[in-house]
Amino acid sequence: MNDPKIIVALDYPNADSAMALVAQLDPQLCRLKVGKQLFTAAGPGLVESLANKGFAVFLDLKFHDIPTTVALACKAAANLGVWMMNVHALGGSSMLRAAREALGESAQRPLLIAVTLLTSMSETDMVEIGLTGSPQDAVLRLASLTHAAGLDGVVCSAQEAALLKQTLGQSFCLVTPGIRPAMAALGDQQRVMTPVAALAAGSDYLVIGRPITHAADPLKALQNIHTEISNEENP
Ligand SMILES: O=c1ccn([C@@H]2O[C@H](COP(=O)(O)O)[C@@H](O)[C@H]2O)c(=O)[nH]1
Repeated sequence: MNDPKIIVALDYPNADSAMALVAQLDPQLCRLKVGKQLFTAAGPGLVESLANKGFAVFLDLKFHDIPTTVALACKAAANLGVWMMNVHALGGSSMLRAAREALGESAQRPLLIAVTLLTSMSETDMVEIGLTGSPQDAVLRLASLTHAAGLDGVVCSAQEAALLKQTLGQSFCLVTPGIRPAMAALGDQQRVMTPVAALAAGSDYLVIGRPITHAADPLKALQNIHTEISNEENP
């Protein structure tokens, strides 16, 4: 498997528990995501060591600050050897452009994507923070801003994937959390899809955390999702 589509969210409280899972994984099988919990607990050294083991690492810190601060944070993240990193599209065009410019034009630069509307949010949550319209409207608006600023793609729900591919083109990368195999607990996710449906809708990469990391046998859970996807691709 040369281009693994599954990004396992390493949402663990410390390096030891994350590494216990990583020891069972192979860079050909999945990519890895390091988010706020693990990064805050274990630091940049862990990110570098995952990259040194050959894993494509998505550093999910969702930078959202003034343009200068975000640009400098992106440069620091790029120095860790990550494959992908993100900012929050709600930071606006100036911040998005500053982040993109900070990474330069080298072919080795990390991919830079922007979070649109968190997959844990529904239309009711949007009203609370003064966002009008449907989740699809908000995601399309923020993804269009991100596209115009020259970033590589967005984090969105798979429920918006078809619309975004149709509007912004096939090469605009869609990374979708809120992935739930049939019968899996939703937890705090609201805009969800199964792995097979998400790929069919146009997701490029599936971010999957608890359905794998909270499973009794995480490796088996990951393999089962792979099997489900392969059966769909090669019936
Ligand atoms: O809109 C977003 C942006 C990021 N996430 C992150 O993805 C994983 C999902 O984990 P699950 O356990 O599969 O729900 C998690 O690390 C989030 O921080 C997201 O869910 N939605």
